[in-house]
Amino acid sequence: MVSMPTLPLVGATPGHICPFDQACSYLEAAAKELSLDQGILEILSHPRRVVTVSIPVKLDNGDIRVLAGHRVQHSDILGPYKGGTRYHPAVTVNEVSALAMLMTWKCALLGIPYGGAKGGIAIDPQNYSVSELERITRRYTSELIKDIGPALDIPAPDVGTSAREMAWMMDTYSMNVGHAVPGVVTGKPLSVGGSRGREMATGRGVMIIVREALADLGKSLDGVRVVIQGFGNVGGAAAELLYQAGAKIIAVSTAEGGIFANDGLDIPALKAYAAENHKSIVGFPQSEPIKNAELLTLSCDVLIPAALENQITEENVDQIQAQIVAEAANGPVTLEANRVLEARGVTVLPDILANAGGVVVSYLEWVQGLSYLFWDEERVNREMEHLMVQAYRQVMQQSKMRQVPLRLAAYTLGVGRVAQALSDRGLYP
Ligand SMILES: NC(=O)C1=CN([C@@H]2O[C@H](COP(=O)(O)OP(=O)(O)OC[C@H]3O[C@@H](n4cnc5c(N)ncnc54)[C@H](O)[C@@H]3O)[C@@H](O)[C@H]2O)C=CC1
Ligand SMILES: O=C(O)CCC(=O)C(=O)O
Repeated sequence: MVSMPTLPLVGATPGHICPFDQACSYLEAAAKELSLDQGILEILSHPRRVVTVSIPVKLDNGDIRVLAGHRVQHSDILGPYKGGTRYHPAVTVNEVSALAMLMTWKCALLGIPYGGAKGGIAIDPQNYSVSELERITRRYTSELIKDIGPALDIPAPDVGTSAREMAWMMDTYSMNVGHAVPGVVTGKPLSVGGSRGREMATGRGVMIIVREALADLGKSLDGVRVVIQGFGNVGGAAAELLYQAGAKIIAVSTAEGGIFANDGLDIPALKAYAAENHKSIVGFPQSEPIKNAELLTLSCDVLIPAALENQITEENVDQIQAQIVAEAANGPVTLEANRVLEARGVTVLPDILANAGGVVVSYLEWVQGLSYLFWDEERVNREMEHLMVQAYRQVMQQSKMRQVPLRLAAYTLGVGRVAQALSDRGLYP
């Protein structure tokens, strides 16, 4: 057992599932499997830096509110810190620390030269106007000016943020340093150096990993019954690409509620409906409403949680009927629920593999920006697919070789590579 970090990991409510403890448990399991040196495990269990800043913001009505913004930098052993920026009311330092650690293993697993980080502000963006969100984002970026940069720490979108926020971050950083620095963030609009294919990348990666897993079971995407929780950047793109590949998307949900259609939803029509209705899918014709809790337990081939952490827990795991659970979100299955699913022989495609398409195309965006040479979408998708399929095969091979489930296999690869680099660099005292 390693010592718990002494950094102020506030926000873990007693009795609740603690994201950072869960992340450390997976790390410890990988360390045990790899017979990792205790000192290396100790180092990897602690985020390198935890930054919390105050963000004073003047609201449109003239009131002043002070928000807390975080950026946790877990590791830069393999390269600059990398990870998304989350705007959601449940953001805490604890959650962001867990997500930062996941980024370290994800980048190492995919073989991209980055460390891991994550940032966030505990707000519901829907409660703020666009100009308030712009002021919040710009002040958050200014407060982090010495902590981020194209060779230091490169934010990207996550829950509640998108290309719009990345453009504001890029502009604020550039104004502060006196020249344009597109490489400070990824997931930017194309107009300021974004990459073709980034918007759909995480969902595309999910589709690729599900396709490969089905192929290993002797099946194809054609006609496969899929349930998706979350219809945002990731869930929406995964739904569209799986639909195009012939899958039947029988249910999807947002925080507001879900919809179900036994013969499959018309996803292009649903996307158009959501675009017209402020992202709401409720009331979509030719579908019936379904509660979020019920959606997760529907009979299906593939369940794709693409919203938030801790959705499949000890409480509902026995009712999960899917043969494959593809973790499009980060940490949607709790530690205990994961044990139950694995023991039942359900294929759990772990987050650090299944949702890595986003950070892979972020890396390709950064590479394009640094080389001042931009690729067409076909090339971006091809390069991403190559890295995703390669990582999938390595995980399968590791799983067979070590006789361990896919998550532990993925972790041993990611953690093992970081530990090796740590030891080779001599950072280990
Ligand atoms: N955006 C990206 O490129 C990446 C995102 N991820 C992960 O994917 C997950 C989703 O992220 P995004 O799609 O970017 O966020 P988003 O903000 O675009 O969408 C989130 C979706 O989840 C829904 N949702 C929230 N709570 C829900 C609930 N209780 N039940 C059902 N739906 C609910 C929201 O209504 C929304 O449709 C997060 O775990 C994120 O960390 C992972 C890799 C990359
Ligand atoms: O694109 C990126 O840099 C990070 C995406 C992210 O936050 C994630 O993979 O969880």
